[in-house]
Parts: sequence; C-alpha cells; structure tokens
Amino acid sequence: MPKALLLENIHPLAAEALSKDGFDVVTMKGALSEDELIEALDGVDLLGIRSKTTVTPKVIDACPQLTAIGCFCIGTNQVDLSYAANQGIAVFNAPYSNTRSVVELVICDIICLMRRIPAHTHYLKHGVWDKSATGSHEVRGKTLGIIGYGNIGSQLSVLAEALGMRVVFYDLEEKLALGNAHRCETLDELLEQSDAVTLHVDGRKSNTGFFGEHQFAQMKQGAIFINASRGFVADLVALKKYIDNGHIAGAALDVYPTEPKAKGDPFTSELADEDNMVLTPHIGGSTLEAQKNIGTFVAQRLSDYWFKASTMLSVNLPQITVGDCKNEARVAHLHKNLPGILAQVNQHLGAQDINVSAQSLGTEGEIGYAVMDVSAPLSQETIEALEAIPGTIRVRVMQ
Ligand SMILES: NC(=O)c1ccc[n+]([C@@H]2O[C@H](COP(=O)([O-])OP(=O)(O)OC[C@H]3O[C@@H](n4cnc5c(N)ncnc54)[C@H](O)[C@@H]3O)[C@@H](O)[C@H]2O)c1
Ligand SMILES: O=C(O)CC[C@@H](O)C(=O)O
Repeated sequence: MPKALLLENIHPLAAEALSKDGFDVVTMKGALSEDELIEALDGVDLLGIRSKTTVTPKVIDACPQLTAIGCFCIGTNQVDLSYAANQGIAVFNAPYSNTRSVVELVICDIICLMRRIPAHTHYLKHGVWDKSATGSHEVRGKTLGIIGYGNIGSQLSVLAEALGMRVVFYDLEEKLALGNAHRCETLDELLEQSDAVTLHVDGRKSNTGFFGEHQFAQMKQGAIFINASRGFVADLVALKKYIDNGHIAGAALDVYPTEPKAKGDPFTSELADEDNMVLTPHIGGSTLEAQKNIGTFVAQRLSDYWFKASTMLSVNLPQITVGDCKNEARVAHLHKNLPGILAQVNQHLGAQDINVSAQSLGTEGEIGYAVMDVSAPLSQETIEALEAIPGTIRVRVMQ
C-alpha cells in the first residue's frame, strides 16, 4: 500500500480522499525539521506540506521513494523545485483556493489601520476612552498601491475599488489592469502616491529584502504598510524605524522572517509594542472555506499524478493532462530535455512488440516528460531498459 505523509494540520478532507484512493495516510499537526522530516519520510511516496516545512536537496536525496509533494497552499518557495524535478519528484500547489481569504484579510487590515482600530482597542482595554478623529480616515477616495498584481493582488484591486479606493499597482510582468486600476511603471511611482501600500509578490529568492529602507522612505508621509506575502520580503527593522519616526502611520503583518513551526510555539516581534499595528499569525489562507478547498484540490492533484501520471497544474514539471489509461498499461518517462530520448523510448517498446496507442510529450527548460498508453504490461527487463536510456530521470509504470 502506498504511503502519504501530511504535515502542518492539512484539512482532514485530504487524508480522507487519499485514504479512499488506497493510501496509508499519516498526519501530523506541525511542521518538521530537516532531520525529523528525513526520518518521517522513510518509505513514504507522497508528502503534503504547507508553508513551514522546508524540502531541501538533503531531504530529497535521503528519500528516493518520494514521488510527489503537495504544497497545500499557494507558495512553493519552501521546496527546491528544480532539484525535485531533476530527482523525479512532481510538486503541486493550490494556486487559487485561498486567494479570496487573503484578500478579505487585507481589506480588513486596510480599514483597521485607516481607523486606528488596534490603537483604539489597546487604549480602551487599558481604560482610556478616546473618540477623537485624529489620524482616522475613510478608505473611500484613498489610493491603494498593490505590489504584485497576481491572483491575490488583482482580486484585491477589484474589492478595493468596490470600497471607493483608487488602485495603482506595480508588477514585474505585463498585467491586465482590472477596473480603473492604473499600472505604475516603477515602484517609486507607486510609493509616492499611495496612502496604503500592500505586498503581494511571490516568495522567489530574489525578493528577499525587496522592501527595505529606501522603499519605506519613499512612501507618502502618513501612509500605511501591509505585508501578506512572505516575511523575508520586508525589512522589519526599517519598518519599525519609519513607524517610530512618524513617517508611517501603521502597519499590518501576516508573515514574518521566521515563524514558529507549530501552534503554541513561542513568537516575539520587534513591532509588538507599536500601537497602530495589526499582527496576525500567517492566517491569510486560514479560513475553513479555503482549507477545505485546498485539501480536496491538492489531494486530487497527488492522486491524479500517482494513478494517471497527470501533471496538470504541477509547478515544476511539464504539464500533461491525461485521463484514465485506455490500454493495458501507462508509462511515464521523466528525462532531461535532450534530443532523441523519446525515439529511444519508442524503440525499446517497439523491440518488445509493444504498441503505443497514445503518447503525450511536454518539455519545460531542462526537463522533458512523456506519458504513453501501451498495448501490454512491461516486463522488469523492459522497465530497466527504459531506465537505462541516458538522460532518464524516472520511469513510472501503471499496470
Ligand atoms: N499570508 C498568507 O497566508 C498567504 C496566502 C497565500 C499566498 N501568500 C503569498 O502571496 C504570494 C502571492 O500570491 P499570488 O497567488 O498572488 O501569487 P501570483 O504568483 O499569482 O502573483 C505574484 C505576483 O507578484 C509579481 N512579482 C513577483 N516579484 C515581484 C517584484 N519583485 N516586484 C513586482 N512584482 C513582483 C509576479 O509577477 C506576480 O504577478 C504567494 O506567493 C505567497 O507567498 C500568502
Ligand atoms: O497555509 C500556509 O501555511 C501558507 C498560506 C500561504 O502563505 C500560502 O502560501 O498559501
């Protein structure tokens, strides 16, 4: 029986679905360290994680049986995607399932900070009644600067405009401006005019320290700052400096440079004492609706890959969408993207008088992936011959 290990309190629907598909499923509430993960992965075929578990080359090298990884979230920066692909491991995520939940949290953050709710709550809890409007604003008519206009940023754009905000955005890529949103050509152009700045870039390594001293200094006097992307993207020492000197009127953080691995683990922040500050524990995607949708979506991707070799929505392998096998067996051949490999695969099959009734090939960068339905089960000898083709990364046969 194939084994699946699900970490980080992944929604139970995922375990239920994989168990129903015939997997022996082990679940754990928290994330694991590199050594703990290596130990836990002994004999495991599928791994499910969220954002706290890091899958390094050392983990991958120690677990040759590992076939696929499901990131039950959007971000996949916690996995060495290229290394995984070159070791024959498919990685999947849920690109859309929690985006709305993040957007609603950020809308909440914007209004909270514009009305100084954290400060008022803090003072009232300590017996200070303050009805003054000082520093409090309607969001209507204010300018929201969205950095990273992807699935989350663009949805936020629509909801913010529905509240009467003016939206500007900055993205590295060409993006369709939704509604009346205006694309800024430079980040400084966005920072100079935004009353609220919100980060929704992805977790690529080059975004480490992306928003620091210069960017905070470029923000409008009295503007607010929100980061719901990845903690390592923003410099919190610089943020504290510009809150304490009055340049920034408040901030909301949902992500942090280092985060606890499990519920109840200790957490401290240099910003905890700031009065107009919203601190949330990486809950942008933590709604029952989002977690349910993620659980079923990613579990299905893992099952489809295991049983059908489908790489639909894989984040690190060429995407080949296939249905049920319509012949005796299905062969999935993952290889270096070199000329002549597919011909050699077909030659070996032909030499065994095995007919190929359907074949799909996809390539992406240095990786090639072929899926074919064949007229007879493959002998161990034939499988070994396919594995011996120079450039082969992994051969899987479903028969
Ligand atoms: N706080 C949470 O709980 C939570 C939940 C979901 C996602 N996230 C994080 O939010 C990120 C964004 O999610 P998404 O679904 O919108 O991803 P996405 O890939 O759809 O969008 C990211 C956008 O950022 C742009 N970008 C990347 N680096 C940039 C840079 N330096 N300058 C300008 N633009 C840049 C990309 O071109 C892309 O358009 C995820 O990668 C994840 O790390 C956090
Ligand atoms: O659920 C998580 O741990 C990560 C949530 C979020 O950062 C994501 O990448 O979707």
